[in-house]
Amino acid sequence: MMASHYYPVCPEPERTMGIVPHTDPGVLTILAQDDIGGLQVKHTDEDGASYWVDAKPLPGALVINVGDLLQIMSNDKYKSVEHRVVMNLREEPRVSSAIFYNPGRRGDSVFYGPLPELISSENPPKLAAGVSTKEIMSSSCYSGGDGDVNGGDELTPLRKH
Ligand SMILES: O=C(O)CCC(=O)C(=O)O
Ligand SMILES: [Fe+2]
Repeated sequence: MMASHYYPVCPEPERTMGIVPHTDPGVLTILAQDDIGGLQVKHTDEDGASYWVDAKPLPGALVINVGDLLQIMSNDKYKSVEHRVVMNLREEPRVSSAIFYNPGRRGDSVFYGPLPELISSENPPKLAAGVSTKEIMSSSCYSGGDGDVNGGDELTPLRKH
């Protein structure tokens, strides 16, 4: 699926958000952004303190986001990082385009979990298996779920510990 975002010029950027904090629900997102900026990713220190870091636009560079489903399939190795878009004072609109590698809409008949090849006694499953595509995709803010709007870890219900 492809989506393009248009963020108009905003006279009071501190009073609103381009996109609220969320994680992408699918496998991977490939994002092209123009040179305006505004995308931020949440970084959490080893001591648990977290803060937002600008993903500064680089000419010709694509941003690759790991999604929730890849975090599940990789048994928590690759993290689906929370991100958001803030508005800024530049008097130019911002445009970004994203390609989402999402599972097909096959209802509840396909289930995901950590890949069996990755599981061993040294690497036990950290996330529950048997999650349906519907559950994954409906947790996203794109489908009417709240995404990570409340700042929570989207995968908490799946965690084994
Ligand atoms: O516009 C951006 O830079 C980010 C868009 C985004 O996070 C998304 O489409 O999921
Ligand atoms: Fe996103």
